[in-house]
Amino acid sequence: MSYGKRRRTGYDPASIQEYTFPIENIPRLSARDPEVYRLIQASRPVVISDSGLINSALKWNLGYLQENLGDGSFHVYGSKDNRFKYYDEKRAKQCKSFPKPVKRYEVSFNDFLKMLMEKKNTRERIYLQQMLNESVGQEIVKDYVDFNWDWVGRIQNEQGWGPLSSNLLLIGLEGNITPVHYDEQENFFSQISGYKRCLLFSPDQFENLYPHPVAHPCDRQSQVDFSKPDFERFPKFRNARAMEAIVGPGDVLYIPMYWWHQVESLKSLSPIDHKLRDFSTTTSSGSSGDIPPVTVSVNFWYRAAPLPATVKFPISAQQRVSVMRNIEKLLASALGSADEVGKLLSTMVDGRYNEE
Ligand SMILES: O=C(O)CCC(=O)C(=O)O
Ligand SMILES: [Fe+2]
Repeated sequence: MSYGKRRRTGYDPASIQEYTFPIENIPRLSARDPEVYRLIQASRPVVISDSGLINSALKWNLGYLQENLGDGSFHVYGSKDNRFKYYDEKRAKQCKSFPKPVKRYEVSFNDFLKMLMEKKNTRERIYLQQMLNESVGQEIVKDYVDFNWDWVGRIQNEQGWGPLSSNLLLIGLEGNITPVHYDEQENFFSQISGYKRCLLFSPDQFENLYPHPVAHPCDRQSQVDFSKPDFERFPKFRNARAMEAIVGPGDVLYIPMYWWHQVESLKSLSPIDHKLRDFSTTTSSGSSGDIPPVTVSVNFWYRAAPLPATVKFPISAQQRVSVMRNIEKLLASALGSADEVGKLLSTMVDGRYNEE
């Protein structure tokens, strides 16, 4: 393991959990280094330290966001432990026996701040995850326009990616964990304040990470819990090997499409002052001193490049994941039920394709 080589210093190393798998560092490079563009081209993760992509957002502390985020509503998730496992609401409704891993709230930003203060002394942790939309105030619009669109747009063009689909704003308590999953989009994950540990696994580790079936509410999420891995159910998890980046304010991590990632909010050594507007008129208790330390990030999700006119064989690990997803979807639809997919696949393979 390479714990000695971490370069960031603003986080508490004691907030780094030990896991069972080996870890190597993701390269950390300047936007001026041509290697950045070679790595992106090769669908390899890289931290870009000085792209300036979200410099205009580095002032987004909770006080500034309270003033300027507008009066829209925000998705806030609640978890009984520190894990925030994503699930699909529609599929969860169809699947009655599914125990929801997190609670969902839809609240104003001020209510989110109140929740942060109130939950400080209770067991539930919270995590705001909201796409930026037209309800944000003028100052945020200005900051958004001032993002380094030249830089990110040039990469988008060079790579032939589709349009920007969304920017997710994430505000979470230190210690919150987004468990390991993959997304079907390219991601420039940008850190605004606080530190996050990002553990990435390449798409060729599909069998090591045991994702839920595609029709499951937790599609794209691994079934393995890193802090207590069940090696009996998931024996190939022993073969997993991670790449790691610790990102801090101003850093941008490129998370290639279909790359697995787990994101952990670390403890800051010097948490920032959020300069909250006086809260006494809106809550019975509270000032910014009662706000626990949080991390703030915003991502840039880009739609994939269209398939090339001629496919090169053997296909890439990403394309294999896409093929597997399509087969699972096709079978569910052909059989009229997602419950039949596993049985049919076993019938096709057992004693046939798994010969030595
Ligand atoms: O920051 C996090 O907690 C999760 C971010 C993530 O999974 C993403 O941007 O795709
Ligand atoms: Fe993600």
